[in-house]
Amino acid sequence: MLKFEHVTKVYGGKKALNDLSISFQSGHVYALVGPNGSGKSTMMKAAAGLVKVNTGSVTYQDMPIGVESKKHISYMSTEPFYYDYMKIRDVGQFYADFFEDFDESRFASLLQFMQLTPDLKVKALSSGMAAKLKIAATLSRNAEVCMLDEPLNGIDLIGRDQIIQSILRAANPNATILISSHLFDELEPIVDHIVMMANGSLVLEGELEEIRTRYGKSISDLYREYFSGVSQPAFPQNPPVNPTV
Ligand SMILES: Nc1ncnc2c1ncn2[C@@H]1O[C@H](COP(=O)(O)OP(=O)(O)OP(=O)(O)O)[C@@H](O)[C@H]1O
Repeated sequence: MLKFEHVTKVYGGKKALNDLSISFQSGHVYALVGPNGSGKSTMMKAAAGLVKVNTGSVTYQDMPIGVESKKHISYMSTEPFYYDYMKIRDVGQFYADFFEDFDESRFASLLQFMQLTPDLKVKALSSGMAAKLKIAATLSRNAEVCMLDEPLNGIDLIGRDQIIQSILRAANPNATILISSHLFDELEPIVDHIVMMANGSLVLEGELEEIRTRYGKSISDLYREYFSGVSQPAFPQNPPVNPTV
């Protein structure tokens, strides 16, 4: 279980995470949604050990995030992180050298599925192709927790379908998968839990079907109502936040 307990992260006086408590269980796919700057990336970076929190704790299987947890947690950031001189096959080798759980045959098959050839140079890739490469590499780790930050960003419609299919193909049924996205409708077929954030805190989280039934609305409608400020959604009066999903 990946667990955040009363986690606060402050950047220059601004709270990116504000007393955040939540647990992520294995075998579930979580959609992280919320407006720009609501703390989704900071939460994932804290779990990946890339951001040190100010107060509270982040643990994986009761271990603090550190060298051991990094063996089990894969994270794809929004930033590009390959060297221009590399070819796609070098990216696979780079991952294989770094991560014991990297599955080279899965990488080859995801590349083929995404129509990326191993001898293409990273610097020659379009931004959408580079994004697919990042996703293929991240999904090729047999990690227990897989976190994808904005995997659908900047990808054309067919590419987004390929990515959704790749997540379905590659995902270990016992893994914990966290996916942040502003394109919730496209993620909806593969996620079973929703985590909605604002200002570094949870505003709504739980099982997708249960939330839809509870409010009688789609997640997109709840999101619009909450963040547009036009109408008052039901959930602020009836806070559903439950620290153990
Ligand atoms: N390295 C940093 N230095 C200073 N402030 C930061 C840094 N990283 C994030 N922040 C701030 O922390 C807050 C949360 O940012 P974060 O990137 O976690 O949000 P997000 O929900 O992922 O946003 P988006 O949907 O735009 O990706 C924002 O106010 C952001 O400006």
